[in-house]
Parts: sequence; C-alpha cells; structure tokens
Amino acid sequence: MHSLQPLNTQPETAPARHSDILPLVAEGLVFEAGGRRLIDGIDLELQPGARTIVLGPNGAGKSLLLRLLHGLIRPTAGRVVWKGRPADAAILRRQAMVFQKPVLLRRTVSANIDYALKVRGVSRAERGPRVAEMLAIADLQSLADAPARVLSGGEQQRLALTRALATQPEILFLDEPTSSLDPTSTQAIEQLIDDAAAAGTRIVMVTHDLGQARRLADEVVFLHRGRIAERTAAFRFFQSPVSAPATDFLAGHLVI
Ligand SMILES: Nc1ncnc2c1ncn2[C@@H]1O[C@H](COP(=O)(O)OP(=O)(O)OP(=O)(O)O)[C@@H](O)[C@H]1O
Repeated sequence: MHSLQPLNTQPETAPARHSDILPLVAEGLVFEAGGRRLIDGIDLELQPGARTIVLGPNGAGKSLLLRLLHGLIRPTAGRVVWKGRPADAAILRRQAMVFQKPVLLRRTVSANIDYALKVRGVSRAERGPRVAEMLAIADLQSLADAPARVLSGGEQQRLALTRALATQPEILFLDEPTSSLDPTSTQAIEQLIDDAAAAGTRIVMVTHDLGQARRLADEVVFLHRGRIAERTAAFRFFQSPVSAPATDFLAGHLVI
C-alpha cells in the first residue's frame, strides 16, 4: 500500500467567490426519529470558499446532518436557508451529493453523466462536449460506453463524483465517498475533490479517514451526539482540538 501525499495543508486556500445560493445557514436544526433526538439543535453557517470536513464517532449524526442540509430529509424543527431563502427547485439544481455507495443509473457511463445534465436543462448541443470533457477529467474515456454496473467500485465512485461535478454544483456534499476504496482510487477521488474546490465548489464532506481529513480540510466540524462539539481550522484541530470529545477521538479513545 503506498501512502497518499498531502494535497494541500494550508488552511483557507480555496478562493472565496460570489455564490447565488451561499451562505447556507442551518438554524436550530433538530431531527427526531424513533423517539430519539438524533440532531440536537445545530446552528451552522457555510460561506463560499473553504472545505469543511465533518468528523465524529459512529452514530454522531454526520450523515443525517448532510442529508438535512442537502434537503433529502426534513428537520423536525429548525430550518435550512440558502442565501436567505428556503430551498426551491432552482437551489436544489445548484447543489449535489455523493454517497458512500454510488447510486448509478442502469445505463452507460456516458449516459449517466448526460442524464444528470439533461434533467438540469442543459441542451443536447452543450451536453456532448461537456460529457466528453468530464470523462477526460475523470480518466473514464475508455469506459464511456460500458454499462455503469460493470465498473469496479472505485470506477463507479469516480463516475458518481464526475456526474455530480458535471452539473457544476456550487456546493457538493460527500458522505464517506472513499470508505470502501483502495489507496489509488481514493487518491483519484481526492484529486477530483481538490480540483473542484480550487475551481470554487464548496466542499462539505464526512469521512472516517483522518489522513484524508488532514489532506482535504480547511476546517473541521466535529459532531458528537447530534451536536457540534467544535468547529476549528483544520491545522489547529489536528494539533490541539478544543472539545473533550474531539480530544478523545483523536487520541483513539472510544467516544460514545
Ligand atoms: N431514519 C432514522 N430513523 C431512526 N434512527 C435513525 C434514522 N437515521 C439515522 N438514525 C440513527 O441516528 C444516529 C445517527 O445516524 P448517522 O447515520 O447520521 O450517524 P453517523 O455519524 O453518520 O454515523 P457513522 O459514522 O456510523 O456513519 C444513528 O444512531 C442512527 O442509527
């Protein structure tokens, strides 16, 4: 197994830029299910620019938080506001999410990308060149006409990410996108994320891989029991986290 090189260790390197939908603000977010309060009053503001990595122990509510922000599930209380307004169809088209297990259409690699563009209203004339460009960026040209289902796990995730990036989202949510991938596939995915961030896409990513968090994060949001225990610039977080749960977590102690 070869080690992964740090892509960028400096904080706040992504260029801040104008956004039509950011800041994304969560106000008093609560999510309850099965008689449990799983997200317990989260306030969070995400401005354009930085790359946010969400860390925390199993069951802390990381995936739920991403799903609430993305609009896949509705909060029990509180709200998610995009540049001052609730999510609507136009806002939903400007954001994307990539899951741990790629969700792909039973079509070819090209058709998966083409379809994502089509549903966002991109004309046929524009789609062809955009699909070709994205296939090249993701090094998937040789698989363009292959059914997506025959791809390896790493290739499928590269396709899922490429499809998301083809829609030029202003913000991209990633929920453990490399958790079942080998180091080479992980590196390819990280490079695509890094490039997207450099081009201005706001990155919000959950990972259990602390090395990956160090490589990609500008800042860390640490969740514990459905609450934000701390939000700290990445270089500081890994040197000296502020909260007790994060300190224990980084020390490898069991955090529940
Ligand atoms: N729809 C639901 N109904 C009931 N409980 C749920 C639901 N969704 C999630 N949970 C529970 O909420 C808690 C937080 O889940 P979540 O998937 O957000 O955790 P996580 O921090 O992403 O954990 P992991 O690191 O293990 O993926 C867990 O205890 C989970 O079982």
